[in-house]
Amino acid sequence: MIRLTNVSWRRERKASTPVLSNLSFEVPQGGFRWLLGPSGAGKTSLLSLLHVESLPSDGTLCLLDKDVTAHTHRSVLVRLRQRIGMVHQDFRLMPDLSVADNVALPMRLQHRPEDEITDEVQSILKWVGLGDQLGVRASRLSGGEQQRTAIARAIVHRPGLILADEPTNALEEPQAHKLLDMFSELSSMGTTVIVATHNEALVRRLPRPALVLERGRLVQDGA
Ligand SMILES: Nc1ncnc2c1ncn2[C@@H]1O[C@H](COP(=O)(O)OP(=O)(O)OP(=O)(O)O)[C@@H](O)[C@H]1O
Repeated sequence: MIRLTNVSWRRERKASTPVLSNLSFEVPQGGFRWLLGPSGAGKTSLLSLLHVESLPSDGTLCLLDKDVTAHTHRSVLVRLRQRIGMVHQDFRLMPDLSVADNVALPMRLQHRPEDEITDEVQSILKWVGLGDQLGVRASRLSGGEQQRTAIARAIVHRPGLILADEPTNALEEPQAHKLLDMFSELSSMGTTVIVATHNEALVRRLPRPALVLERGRLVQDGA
């Protein structure tokens, strides 16, 4: 589950205006939330906080039953981040690694056995339609293929929380719909899923509660 209580976040400690102001909301384990709001509202910043890439400047954040504060030990944050799958807007693949090695990374970080990694990576890449591109270097992929690789990497290790920033903007419509079906299925199996998007057609297709941000403030809390 996710619980934020009066969380604010400043890009720099001395910055006068916070990027995120006084956010309070809760998402139960297995909940699905859209994250909506105009460009610049703070969606990516909120996802970075939930991915513990940055820490709250004020307030309390609880993720997957762990409290995260400015004093939380780095090793705890690293382990927590390993339990979260993130699809970044810019994919963030390792360009010199193959598709399969990119997708294997989260499982390798968890020291899972190599035969299990091979099986899972093959099956997830087949699922996203990249089963015949396992050995291709990520730098040679199209935008849509990079996005599908990033999605496979975010879910291969069955994380408790999946965060996705505009995960369908490089996908064809049938693939976008397939991804939505999968996110919906993962949430019904107990994974918490948060998806930031501007794509209204997508939101209409999967009506779920929305967290709506405007200028760093929550104007709808998804309850
Ligand atoms: N690297 C940066 N340095 C300084 N300010 C930034 C930086 N990145 C974003 N911002 C500012 O932080 C605020 C929140 O940006 P954020 O990217 O979180 O919004 P967003 O809702 O995800 O926008 P979009 O929908 O366009 O991706 C905006 O005012 C933005 O201009």
